[in-house]
Amino acid sequence: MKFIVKLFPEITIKSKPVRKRFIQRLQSNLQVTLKRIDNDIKVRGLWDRVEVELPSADRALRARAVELMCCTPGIQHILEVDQYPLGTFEEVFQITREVYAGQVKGKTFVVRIKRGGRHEFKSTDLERYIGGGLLEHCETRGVDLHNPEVTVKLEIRDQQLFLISHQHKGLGGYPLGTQEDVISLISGGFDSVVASYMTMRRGSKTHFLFFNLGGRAHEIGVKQIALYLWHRYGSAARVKFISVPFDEVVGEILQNVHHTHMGVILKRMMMRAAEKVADRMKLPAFVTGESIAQVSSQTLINLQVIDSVTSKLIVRPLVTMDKQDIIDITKEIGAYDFAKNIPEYCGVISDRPTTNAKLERIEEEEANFDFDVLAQALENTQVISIDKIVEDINIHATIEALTRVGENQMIIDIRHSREQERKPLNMPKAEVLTIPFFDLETKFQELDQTKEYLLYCDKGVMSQMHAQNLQDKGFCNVKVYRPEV
Ligand SMILES: Nc1ncnc2c1ncn2[C@@H]1O[C@H](COP(=O)(O)OP(=O)(O)OP(=O)(O)O)[C@@H](O)[C@H]1O
Repeated sequence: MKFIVKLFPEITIKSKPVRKRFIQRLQSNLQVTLKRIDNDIKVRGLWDRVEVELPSADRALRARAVELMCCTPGIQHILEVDQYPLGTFEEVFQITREVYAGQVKGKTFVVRIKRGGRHEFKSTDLERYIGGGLLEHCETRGVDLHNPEVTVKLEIRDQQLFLISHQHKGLGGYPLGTQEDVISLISGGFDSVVASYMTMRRGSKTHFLFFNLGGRAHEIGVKQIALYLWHRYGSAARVKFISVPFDEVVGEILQNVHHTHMGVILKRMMMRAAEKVADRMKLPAFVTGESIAQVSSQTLINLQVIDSVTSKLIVRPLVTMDKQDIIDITKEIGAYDFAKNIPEYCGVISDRPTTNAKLERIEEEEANFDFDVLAQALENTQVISIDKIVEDINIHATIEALTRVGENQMIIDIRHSREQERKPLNMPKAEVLTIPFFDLETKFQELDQTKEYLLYCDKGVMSQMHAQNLQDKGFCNVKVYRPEV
C-alpha cells in the first residue's frame, strides 16, 4: 500500500537547497511519527513528493497512517495509490475500471493522467481510451472536462502505473523544524491554543510556557491541552512545557497596582518572565493569542506598551482574527472541548481596565511592585519535556487513584464520546456512568451525593484534573479510577 504525499505549494517555489532541506525534514518527521505505528513503514523523500509505503494493506494501519499524515505540517494532500506494472491500454483500462466503477456511476467524470518518462503514446490518447471505456461500461452521466463530479486520476512513471484511489486534504504549512523554535504563552483558552497550533503548522517547534494563576487543576488542564496539540500536530519533535508559579506575582499586583492598570502590568510581568525563559533557551520570539480589541485591554496602544518591556519578537498569529473564526478552528483541530472546559483563572480582573495605557504611568505603578517576587517565581520555574507530562502528573497527583471499584462507588467515564465509542470501558461488574468531561461540572451536582464517584479517562490526566476541580468546589466524594495495566 503506497501514498504519494504532495508538498505544500509554497515549498515548491523555494530555492533548490531550501526545498531540498524542507523535503528532507518532512521525510524525517513522517519517519519519526509513522514508525511509531509500524516499524516497517518506509518513507522516501523525492524532489516533488514524499512516498510512504505501508508493509500491508491492513485497513486499521492504513486509517492510522492517513490520520497521522493529515495532521503533519508541510503536506498539501495525500494520494492513496495502488501501483501496477504499466501494461497495454486495455490492461490499464481494466485496472481503472475496477477501482473507479463505483465512484463514476451516475456521475460526470474526467480522466486525468500525469506522465513522467519516455513512452510511445501521449497522455491524451490514454485518457480518451479509458474515458471511452468507462462511458461504455459504467453507467456514468458522461464526460465533463470542466466541472466533473469525479476526476479519475492516474500517474505513469516510466513503466509503473499509479492509480489514485483516494485523496486526503493535508494540513498545509511548513514541515515542523524548518523555522526557528518559538515559545507559546499558553493559558488553555481558545486563543492561545489556536495561536500555538498556527505556529506549529507554520513549521516552528512550539514550546509551551504557562503562568500558573489558578492552582493545580488549571495547570493539569493546560498540560492536557498542550499535550493534545503536541501529540496531534507536533510530535515529530520534542518540546518543553514550562510552568511558572505566578500566584504571588498576581498577589503583589493586586496589592500594589491601581486596578485599571493591573491587566497591562500582569502581561508585562509575563513578558519579562517569558524573555528570561527565552534567553535560557536561546530563542528569539514568543507567541500569544491576543487579537485587536477582543477584550478591552487588547488595544494597539496597550499591546505596544506590553511589547516595550521586551526586546524579543512577540508573534500574534490571531491579531486580526474574529473570535468566532478562532473558535471554529478549535473545532476543526479537535481542541474545542478542551479549551471550552478551561475555566477563566485570571486573578487580576480589572474593573474598567485602561484601553489607553501610558508608558510613564505604567512605570510609575510598577515602581511599587517588588521585583523580587517575580525573580522568585522564575527561580521556581519547572521545565519538563512534553512527552513526560503524563508521568509527571501521575507522580504529583493529589487525588487518590483506585485500581478497584468498591461498594457504594460508581465509575464515571469522562472521556469524549468519540473515545468512548472507539475504546469502550468494559466493566460488567461495576456501575459505569458516561459523562464527558465538558458536561461533568453541571451533571455532577445532579448525582446522588451519598455515593462515591471514581473518574476514569485514558491516561489518568483528565480524571486527575476534574477530580481536583470538583474537590475544589466542595465535592469530597470524588476520586480517580486507574485500572492496573
Ligand atoms: N496564565 C497564562 N499563561 C500563559 N500565557 C497566558 C496566560 N494568560 C494569558 N496568557 C497569554 O496572553 C494572551 C492574552 O490573554 P488574555 O487573558 O488577555 O486573553 P484571552 O483572550 O482570554 O486569551 P486565551 O483565550 O488564550 O486565554 C493569551 O492568548 C496567552 O497567549
